[in-house]
Amino acid sequence: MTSETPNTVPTPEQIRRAPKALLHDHLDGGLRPATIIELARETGYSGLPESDDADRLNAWFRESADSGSLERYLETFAHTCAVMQTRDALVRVAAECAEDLAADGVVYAEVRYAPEQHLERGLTLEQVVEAVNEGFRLGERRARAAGNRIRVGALLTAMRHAARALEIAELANGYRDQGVVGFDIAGAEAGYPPTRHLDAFEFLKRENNHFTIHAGEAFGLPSIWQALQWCGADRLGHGVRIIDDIDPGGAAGAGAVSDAKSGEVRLGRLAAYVRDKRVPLELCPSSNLQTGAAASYAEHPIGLLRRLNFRATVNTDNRLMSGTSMSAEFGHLVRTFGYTLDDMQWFTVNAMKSAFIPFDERLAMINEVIKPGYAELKAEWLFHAAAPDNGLTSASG
Ligand SMILES: O=c1[nH]cnc2c1ncn2[C@@H]1O[C@H](CO)[C@@H](O)[C@H]1O
Ligand SMILES: [Zn+2]
Repeated sequence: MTSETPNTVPTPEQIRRAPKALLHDHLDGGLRPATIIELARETGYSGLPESDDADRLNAWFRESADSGSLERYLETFAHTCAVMQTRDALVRVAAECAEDLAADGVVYAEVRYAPEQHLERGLTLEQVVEAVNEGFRLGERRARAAGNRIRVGALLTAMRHAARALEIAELANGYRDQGVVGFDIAGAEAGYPPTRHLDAFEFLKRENNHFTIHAGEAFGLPSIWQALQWCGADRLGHGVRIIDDIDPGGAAGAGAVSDAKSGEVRLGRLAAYVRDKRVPLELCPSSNLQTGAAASYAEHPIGLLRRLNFRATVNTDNRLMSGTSMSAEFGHLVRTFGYTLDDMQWFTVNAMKSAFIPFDERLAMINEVIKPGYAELKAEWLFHAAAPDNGLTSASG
């Protein structure tokens, strides 16, 4: 029914106002360029490639991250981490993160960072976590004062090339009722399989705690398979390379599923498992274009994965390096695939279902915030004639 209403392909303004849920966003990948410059001055960091012009610094991050290689992409984080080494800097960056997401219409976000990367100036792991939590609470309050509601949970990341995963998993577990909702591993994927950190994942499973794993981004199916079947990940960070186990020209028979556009599509055992088990995929289209995991938005696997009803979600990964936001990501998808408000709601509900907060809270967020928000947007076309000129906006011209 709704697909026949005239206004279901959202405008940029509707995309921004639509309630959005974000599961994959790096705190150290989302700083405001002006904040980086100010923090570098305040803390005496002299290594910035552009130290007096926020626009040029912004452009530098985007261009440097555009290399087609995950390893080169990750090099840019040296500069953001360098200015996130004091309590005040962490509070500020976390608060601005929550405010920026809220201003973009994000109502729920899980934001990740690696505490071990913020110890250069003497902070302990606990002090890092407490500073970031304080910043998120501050940002939530400021967002509220500005008329936006957001709830932010932290994910603690361990770096996969290092050997601190168990320690970070224990840290995440210790703060699980104080703002930390789960655990993750990140960093270069090739050469650092998830099973290197099996002890951390086994610990979290024994504690009935939650974790996601960056897998299937720069490396393919073996990484996804290990993350799920050896490590027991609740979600896949990216997971986009699951496409390697899907044959779009597959013939009918075992593993065949029908796709409205391609006809019969054949899923391998792993892809079928991911779909059948509703394993959430934290897809990050713009980031994938930069690291070479996808060639263009049109060719991004999200189109097929959505049609096949995988548990796909839309995410930013690194707003600074990709010059993106949740609204920008949805904007690309709306333009590329013609997605409607119903599609946006589908991705958003998928994300909320896959969040690491308790079930009753996820359900309330879906029923009390997300669905009413989309219902309101979907009804806007009914009032189109009355909306733009109601006498309230004309004074500002
Ligand atoms: O897309 C990604 N794949 C793998 N690792 C990443 C990605 N984005 C960021 N990081 C890594 O995660 C650390 C903690 O936030 C960042 O410092 C960066 O090294
Ligand atoms: Zn990531």
